[in-house]
Parts: sequence; structure tokens; C-alpha cells
Amino acid sequence: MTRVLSRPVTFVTGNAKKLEEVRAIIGNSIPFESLKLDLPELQGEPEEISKEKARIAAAKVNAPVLVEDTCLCFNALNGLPGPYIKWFLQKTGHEGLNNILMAYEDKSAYALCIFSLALGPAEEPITFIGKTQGKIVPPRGPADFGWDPIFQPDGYDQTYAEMPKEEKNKISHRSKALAMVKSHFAAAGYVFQNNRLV
Ligand SMILES: O=P(O)(O)OP(=O)(O)OP(=O)(O)OC[C@H]1O[C@@H](n2cnc3c(O)ncnc32)[C@H](O)[C@@H]1O
Ligand SMILES: [Mg+2]
Repeated sequence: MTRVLSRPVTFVTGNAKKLEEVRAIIGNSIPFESLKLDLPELQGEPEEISKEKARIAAAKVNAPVLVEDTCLCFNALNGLPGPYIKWFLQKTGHEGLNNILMAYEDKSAYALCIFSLALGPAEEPITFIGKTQGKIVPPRGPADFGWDPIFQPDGYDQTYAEMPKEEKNKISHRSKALAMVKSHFAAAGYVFQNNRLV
């Protein structure tokens, strides 16, 4: 069934680095616009946070929106800091995050990216989850994107920060979630006119 929407999909984020990766990964496969907006940092379970973020964004923009929320989860801490990683990173830095894990032998962690698509303010958001397993290490590589220097994905000698961007974008939590977003768009029968969903 063809879905008729009167506005383009807007990817809403306050994070320029996220947007850069989303642009690189999506390429031309989904026409979208972006809007820089700092949405509230919500509490709760990761999927619910992402959905609620989409509802808030759709109400603000009054259009179809795509948002994502990223978590960094330590297995030794049963998934924390998880959605609260932004504040942990801001307050304790890479060193503090490593120090927290000094109390545990298990340094394993996973990066979680949860996209939510809300076709309008009144519509139930659809979620797409990407997960990449790895471990927390002392920082290596450029420190220009979040916790990239301390996350070393399984099967690699480099941290996310040390990898060429194209390499990270092949295996990252974000690219896995976006692969599902792309499949959804391919299967959903949305119609694009002049690069807009109509
Ligand atoms: O406006 P939004 O999209 O919410 O952007 P944000 O920066 O607030 O992002 P989150 O709420 O999802 O918080 C995730 C935190 O993890 C960081 N982060 C997100 N994706 C990352 C990635 O791929 N590599 C490293 N750090 C990342 C990001 O800078 C934040 O500090
Ligand atoms: Mg945020």
C-alpha cells in the first residue's frame, strides 16, 4: 500500500557528528532533510526513550521525523551507562569510564543505536535497532566524536576512533540500524516526488 505523506522526512538531532555519519551511510537511498534541535535527554529503557524522542520531535516539527538515540552499555554494569552515556562522558571523560570498569574484570560492552521513525505527531513510532559488540579500552585515536576512542569493536585491533570513517560506517551500531531503516523504506511503498515524500 502506498503511503501518502505531505512533508519530507526530517532527521532531528543536535549532534553534527551523528548527522555526518547518517548522511554518509544513507547516501541517496532515502531523501531526507535535517534539523538541528536539542531534544530532551529522557530516562528509561532504550527503545522507549527513542520512541518518545520521536513523538516529541514529530510534535515540534509537525512532519514525518527520524530520530535516534545511542547507548553505550557495559556488561559488567548490566547495560549502564546505556542511555545516560552522554552525561557520564561529559562528567567523567574517557578516563573516568575506564576507571569505572577497573572494579570489574569484564570490560565487554556494546554500542546500541535505536532509530525511531514517526510518520506524524499522532502516529506510533517504528523502531530499528543496531548493536555492535566490543570492549572498553584506554583512549586511542582522534577524540572528535564521543566515546569512539574507548570503544574497540570485536574482531578489530583499532578503536572506532582509529578506524577510517568508511570502516566504522560498515560495522557500526548506527550502520546496522540504518540498514533496517533503508529496508523499511524500500518495502513500505512511500512515494517520493521532487525528492519529497508525497
Ligand atoms: O540530539 P541527539 O541526537 O540526541 O544527540 P546527542 O549527542 O544528545 O546523542 P544521544 O542523546 O544519543 O547521546 C549519545 C551520546 O553518545 C555519543 N555518541 C553517539 N553516537 C556515537 C558514536 O557513534 N560514537 C561515539 N560517540 C557517540 C554522543 O556524542 C552522546 O554523548
Ligand atoms: Mg540526545
